Amino acid sequence: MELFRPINSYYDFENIKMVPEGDLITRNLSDMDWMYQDQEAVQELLKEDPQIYRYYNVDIPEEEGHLQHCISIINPGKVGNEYNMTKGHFHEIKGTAEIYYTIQGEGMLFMQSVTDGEPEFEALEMKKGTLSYVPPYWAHRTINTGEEPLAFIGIYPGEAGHVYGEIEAKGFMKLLIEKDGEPTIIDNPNYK
Ligand SMILES: O=P(O)(O)OC[C@H]1O[C@](O)(CO)[C@@H](O)[C@@H]1O
Ligand SMILES: [Fe+2]
Repeated sequence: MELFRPINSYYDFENIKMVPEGDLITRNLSDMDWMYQDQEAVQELLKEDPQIYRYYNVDIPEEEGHLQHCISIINPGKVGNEYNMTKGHFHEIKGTAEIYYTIQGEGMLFMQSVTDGEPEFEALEMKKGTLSYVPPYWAHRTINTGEEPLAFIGIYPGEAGHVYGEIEAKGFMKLLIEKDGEPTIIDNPNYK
């Protein structure tokens, strides 16, 4: 058996990045433009196509026994009145969990369960120091409600994998919008 060697990664708070970068994945508005409600705002913003979020994946084998881990950064901002957010996903192996540890900024973690019947919804607050548990069988999306980048560490089983199809097609049951200056959870009128 070939041993995988221990490795360190660092979060550079000043430059808001992981060092070394590992596998850097960036998502701009054009990668998820249909996921926002206000399509007029989307069209306007697409002229610049801002980066919504990025994540730095440490290069770990996608195998049972390993722990995938990454640092994700969601830029502050809104599309219309909806806050910047990740696409959201289920794990390919749905019975795998994930831990998020917030290291900077503030936001919310939206979760939606996979069930035989009606899916259920949960939301947790994220702020510096929050350790959040995403149990098995919950899709997850993170949202930046603050003025600064929202940065968090994600740790999940090596074999978990990601599946986007269902969330891409159906969306989440709830949306997080700014209303009277406050983050407010509302029903998603377009949830299918
Ligand atoms: O996969 P999405 O929905 O684009 O969001 C990325 C998030 O999911 C993770 O892949 C972890 O599950 C993180 O790297 C990141 O925070
Ligand atoms: Fe995940």
